[in-house]
Amino acid sequence: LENGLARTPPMGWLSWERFRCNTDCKNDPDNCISEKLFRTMTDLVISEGYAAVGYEYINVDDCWLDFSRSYNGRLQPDAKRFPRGMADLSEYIHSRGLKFGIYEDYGNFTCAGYPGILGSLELDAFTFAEWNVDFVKVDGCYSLPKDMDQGYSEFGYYLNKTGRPMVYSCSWPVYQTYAGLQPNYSAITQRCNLWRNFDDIQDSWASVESIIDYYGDNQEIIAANAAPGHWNDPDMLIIGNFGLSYEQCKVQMAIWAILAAPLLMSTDLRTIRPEYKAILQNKKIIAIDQDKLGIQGRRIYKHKGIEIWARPVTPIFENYFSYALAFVNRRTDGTPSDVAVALHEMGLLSPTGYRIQDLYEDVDYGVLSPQTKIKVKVNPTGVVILKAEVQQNLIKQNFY
Ligand SMILES: OC[C@@H]1[C@H](O)[C@H](O)[C@@H](O)CN1C(=S)Nc1ccc(F)cc1
Repeated sequence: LENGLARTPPMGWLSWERFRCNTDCKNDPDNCISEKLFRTMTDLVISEGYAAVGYEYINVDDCWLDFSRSYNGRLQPDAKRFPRGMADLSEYIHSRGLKFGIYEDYGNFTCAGYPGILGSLELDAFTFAEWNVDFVKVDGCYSLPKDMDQGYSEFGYYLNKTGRPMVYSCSWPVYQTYAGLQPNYSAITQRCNLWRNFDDIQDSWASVESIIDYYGDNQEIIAANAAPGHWNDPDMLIIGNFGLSYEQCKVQMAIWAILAAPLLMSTDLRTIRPEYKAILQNKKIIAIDQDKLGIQGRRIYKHKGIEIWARPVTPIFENYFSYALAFVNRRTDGTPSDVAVALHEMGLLSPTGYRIQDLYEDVDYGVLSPQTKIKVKVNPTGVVILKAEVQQNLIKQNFY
């Protein structure tokens, strides 16, 4: 969607995967979906250094609402859990220099059964603008997938009509794919700033693997739709929760960066362990995700549990890209796997060579020619991610 927003994949915090639809503020006041939770996470995004490395959106997901609209037909938050209202929460988030995201559903109800926008698209878009919302996620429960092309487009029209720039996150394709329809991706890229293509992420390695496999197996259809202003959304980062090992967290961060994915954390920033926080705040990997070319990477090799993923990134020299290269070991047979491959076999052909550095470990491989084999050791359910920076010196290195 060409609305001047999401020129790089959005980064921020989203409540759903970690906090779900916990509305029991009586018995669980610290973890229920409430203004207090979002204010706390806002403060921690600032104080714990996440904003400093690029995380900026604080997004409410399902279950923020009252079960009924107000007397004048407007959406309203649950008054007990959001006593000061959404305009106040928005103001607080803005006062801390961050941006505010909200959730709705193109249907009669949200997935959790709260009022949907069907029948009130224009009013709801204007309500969000009055609350100074910066990001709107629109889900697709309780509606007919065949109506979504028109429905999502219409709501996007009203969001635009408000005159307030708002990132538009659509769940359109995944519901159409589920219904056996082929999504119209040219329409989706024009109407949405990001969109979900596949299942909700759950707190497990199996879930992350299924998403990685989906994006690798369907890259011919979906990779080319990513570019500045419109991104594929493989769903939230679950780094710091309960289901992934340290190695598997490194895989999610690396592959999401290769995929030019939105980096929307869904974890408890109050209790996250330092080693997981370090993965989320890895500036070198964030720089890959946020690369200004906005070219989504692809799986270029898959054999016997070893995958290689490559993403073209800046700097460019004489029409040769630099690359992010991720080596993933899907195996669980105990020992790390050696992977040896020549740069030219991965499409790295510049005669000036490439400066290779590991983005997690402090390892520098020096400058290698296209003919040189690079050798890495990849841990079971782990990853090695490198940056291969094309060398710019005019004198061609005499590697040969
Ligand atoms: O209720 C909202 C929740 C989150 O927003 C996810 O990100 C959305 O993809 C949708 N969603 C859920 S749980 N959706 C859903 C998941 C499974 C199901 F059987 C019916 C609905």
